[in-house]
Amino acid sequence: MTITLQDVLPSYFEESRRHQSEVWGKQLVFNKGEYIKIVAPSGSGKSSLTHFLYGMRHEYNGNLLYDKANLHSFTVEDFARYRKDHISIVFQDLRLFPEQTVRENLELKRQLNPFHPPEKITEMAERLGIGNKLSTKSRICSYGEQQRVAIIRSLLQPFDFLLLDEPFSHLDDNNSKKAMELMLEEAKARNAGILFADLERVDFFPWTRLYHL
Ligand SMILES: Nc1ncnc2c1ncn2[C@@H]1O[C@H](COP(=O)(O)OP(=O)(O)OP(=O)(O)O)[C@@H](O)[C@H]1O
Repeated sequence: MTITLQDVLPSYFEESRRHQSEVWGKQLVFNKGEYIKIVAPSGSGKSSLTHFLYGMRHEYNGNLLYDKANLHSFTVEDFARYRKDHISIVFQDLRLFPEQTVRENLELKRQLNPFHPPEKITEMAERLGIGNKLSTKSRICSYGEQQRVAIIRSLLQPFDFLLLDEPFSHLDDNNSKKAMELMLEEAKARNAGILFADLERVDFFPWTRLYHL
């Protein structure tokens, strides 16, 4: 799979933003297997870009393509198909079900399109230090714990691209590194690409391409 950006610019941005960015208003093709780091200071449009790439919002000029297909002409079913098999995401605002336990949140996702057996949930949760939270409602978990749940959830499905919007904002370095290692392993297992948007450079992400938004 490829993701192509052709002259993409949020419709609420001034035209001049094209000239200040290595992404907005540019022609870019991201390939499966690449690790793309987007350095995006607050307000530069990190969440806008991630939402456009996932097809959740469409207020932009220019075109975004999955393979050769233009997202402007996608139906709800087209997006559902890509999100099921090809694109996974960790939202900045996580979007867990607050009244469901951690395990329920993860198992619900796993069952939609199983890539891993149920035991993998326990294994991943233990690896990221939230094994003792599996029976806790997600709203009771700290934000850093919820962030790890959202990371694990993103890894329970097949994908060609993993989109990350500031996934470590509430994690210390040690926990961030553990989560990164797990994501890299899972990406490798699928020969998938990662698009990682964050406020600054993160040393432990082995990017192959780096862009300033
Ligand atoms: N639908 C919209 N209409 C108008 N302006 C918007 C819209 N969505 C976002 N913006 C503005 O665009 C800018 C970028 O927003 P966005 O949330 O994409 O930034 P961000 O880089 O993710 O910021 P942060 O790191 O602070 O979360 C902000 O100034 C925001 O107010």
